[in-house]
Amino acid sequence: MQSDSNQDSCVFCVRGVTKIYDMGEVQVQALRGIDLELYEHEFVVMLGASGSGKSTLLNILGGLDVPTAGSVHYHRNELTTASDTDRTRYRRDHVGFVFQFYNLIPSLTARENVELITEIAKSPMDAMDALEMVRMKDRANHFPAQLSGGEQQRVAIARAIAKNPAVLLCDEPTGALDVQTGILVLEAISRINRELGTTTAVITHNAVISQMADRVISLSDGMIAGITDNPDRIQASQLRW
Ligand SMILES: Nc1ncnc2c1ncn2[C@@H]1O[C@H](COP(=O)(O)OP(=O)(O)OP(=O)(O)O)[C@@H](O)[C@H]1O
Repeated sequence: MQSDSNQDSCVFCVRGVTKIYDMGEVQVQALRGIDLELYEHEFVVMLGASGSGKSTLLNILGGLDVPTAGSVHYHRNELTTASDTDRTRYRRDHVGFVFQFYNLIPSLTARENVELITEIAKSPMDAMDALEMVRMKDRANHFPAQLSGGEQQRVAIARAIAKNPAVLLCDEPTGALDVQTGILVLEAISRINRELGTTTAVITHNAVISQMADRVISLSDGMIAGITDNPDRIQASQLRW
């Protein structure tokens, strides 16, 4: 049974979540009854084969999508019954997203890409501090086309964390990168989790990355196949694949 202190530190509480995509003649059942808690400050990796439901679950946690049935609480707030406006506000105030592709604005420098967010956020960090977190401060005046894929991803991460989100959700953040570059990106994500205490979930196909997580959540065919604690979390710099 969960201790009270665990319940207090529970950031997400997911109960009985199903997701069916209705494609007219065909219905795709992406999630089939997910129960899950995510706790403050923890770093989880979500593993699973293609199509197992990882992105669907992450999008629901991030308020980008709603389940067909079940409940998702962010602290005491029920996301699934919230209005679109409240869900948008939740996303804007509390969630940073990182995707496989960086989607930086080509005509803006790294710093300006981050400032786009700091200008509209409630309690942002300084754009240069966000760039320093991902070790890109010295490239602040460079445009995306002048940066490598990994560097662009680190700027995208700076943009995601610049609003000081409580939660960072990363969907295949190293999917388009080689090993060395991927490790630099994972180091940046791990530093943010350690130094800012941001609850962090990273989706990956790469089981090696699970060695840097506090917990590993395995999905299979829309269900949780297992959750493993990892007491011997290692640094991203020690990963090899
Ligand atoms: N918008 C959508 N419309 C219809 N079906 C969808 C949609 N999004 C996802 N699906 C289906 O839901 C299932 C789960 O997809 P999801 O993207 O969550 O899996 P995933 O584990 O993240 O896969 P991958 O690792 O390939 O990104 C798949 O069968 C997928 O085809």
